[in-house]
Amino acid sequence: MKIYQESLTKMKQVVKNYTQQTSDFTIEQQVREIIENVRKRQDQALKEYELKFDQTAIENFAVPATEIQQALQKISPELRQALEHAKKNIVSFHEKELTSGFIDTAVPGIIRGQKVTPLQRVGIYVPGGTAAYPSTILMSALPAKIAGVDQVIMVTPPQKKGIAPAVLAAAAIAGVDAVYQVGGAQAIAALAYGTESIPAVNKIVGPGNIYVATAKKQVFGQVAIDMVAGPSEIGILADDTADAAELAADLLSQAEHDRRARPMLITDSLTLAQKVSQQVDQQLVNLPRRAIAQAAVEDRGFIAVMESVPEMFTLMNEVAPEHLEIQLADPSQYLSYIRNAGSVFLGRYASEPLGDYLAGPNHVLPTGGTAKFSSPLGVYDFVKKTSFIQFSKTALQADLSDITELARTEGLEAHARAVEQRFAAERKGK
Ligand SMILES: NC(=O)c1ccc[n+]([C@@H]2O[C@H](COP(=O)([O-])OP(=O)(O)OC[C@H]3O[C@@H](n4cnc5c(N)ncnc54)[C@H](O)[C@@H]3O)[C@@H](O)[C@H]2O)c1
Ligand SMILES: N[C@H](CO)Cc1c[nH]c[nH+]1
Ligand SMILES: [Zn+2]
Repeated sequence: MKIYQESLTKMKQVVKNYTQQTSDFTIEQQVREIIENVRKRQDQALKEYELKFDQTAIENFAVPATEIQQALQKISPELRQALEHAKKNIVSFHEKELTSGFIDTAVPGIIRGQKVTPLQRVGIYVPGGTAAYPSTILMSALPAKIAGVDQVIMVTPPQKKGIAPAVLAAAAIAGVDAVYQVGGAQAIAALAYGTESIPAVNKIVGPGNIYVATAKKQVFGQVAIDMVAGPSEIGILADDTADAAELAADLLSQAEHDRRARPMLITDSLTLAQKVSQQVDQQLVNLPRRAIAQAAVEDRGFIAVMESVPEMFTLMNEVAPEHLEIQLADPSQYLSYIRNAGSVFLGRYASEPLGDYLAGPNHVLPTGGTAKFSSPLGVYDFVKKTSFIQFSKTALQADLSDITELARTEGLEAHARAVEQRFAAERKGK
């Protein structure tokens, strides 16, 4: 892995360049064409793209409900147990995110409130290009179910031998209402605009590769999206007390997702940096997804050696990584130093894959620096809020002059008159 030993100012520039690599003009153009074609030619365009990108001829996009239920019988008892265990932890964590509305009656004659309503139909994207992601189905669908969404539909790339039973079983366990075999930017376009086979949704959530993440950005406005959850990232902050082999293993756990994944280590120890770099090379050798992981490590990974722990945090806050591991002595004391990260893993035993699968917090997280303004996927992504007001006549009268003053300042006479109209009878009577 490339080791930098530069000033904080120089490193901030390096990090900025890395983040800018995420947006790729050619991919943006290609995705725009795909979306436009699907919008105009619907299922026919989807079929052509599936043949081109996934080498699969699709007759029916919808997976029959019986096939989804039967998948539960096809998976091993061990996998069923692991999925149920993950579900239990995801549900118990996400139930804490439920919010209700409120009603404020503090001022006599005035009722002000906010009601929380689940979205009607959402689409979850489940990646399936280079790996199958049953865990992502649980992470995306269960919060939607907890929020009370009427219909949760799922899209995932088709597979030559059919969608894996593990994927369909996870969909059954999570209570997904319909599964469609279509992937990439074309699947996002279908969910945004609807086709003959696939209904349009109110919101699209879930992670995916650069084509999926770019498509989500482009359809935003037509539908809501959760965030930009693109190629995986791990940022580790570590000092001499950390174990180099463990750090390398954690870096590779995210590197193996995608050639565009980003493994990053920031430390104050050159010795640790060198040991981790050697460990990464050693551990790559027998990794089944070596080619992918190696490309991510070489093209997009880095180790930065900084002067001090505060400098390490300053730089990591610039990176705003999807996952942040704190492998420093007494890690929890540093929670307040973190400004930008999708999910934080404190200490030696909070290895990143624990969060991917079982701890309970969501693994659908912002990438590419977007943790500066986005949050993990949560129950709050599947609801919307509506405010309401009710005023008595006396309460409105008390506010009348301020309302009309503001309306006339804005040159909006009809606004002022609408409110004054409530007192027209009295004025006539006078
Ligand atoms: N940020 C998160 O929360 C999170 C969570 C899980 C996974 N991930 C990421 O999800 C991604 C999964 O990627 P994946 O590729 O395995 O699956 P994917 O389903 O995201 O993408 C596969 C699809 O991409 C399309 N595609 C591939 N090459 C293309 C090309 N040249 N032109 C146009 N379209 C093309 C195809 O339609 C294919 O079906 C990884 O980047 C992983 O890191 C992120
Ligand atoms: N690390 C991924 C998020 O970037 C989530 C995941 C699913 N399966 C394994 N990992
Ligand atoms: Zn992962």
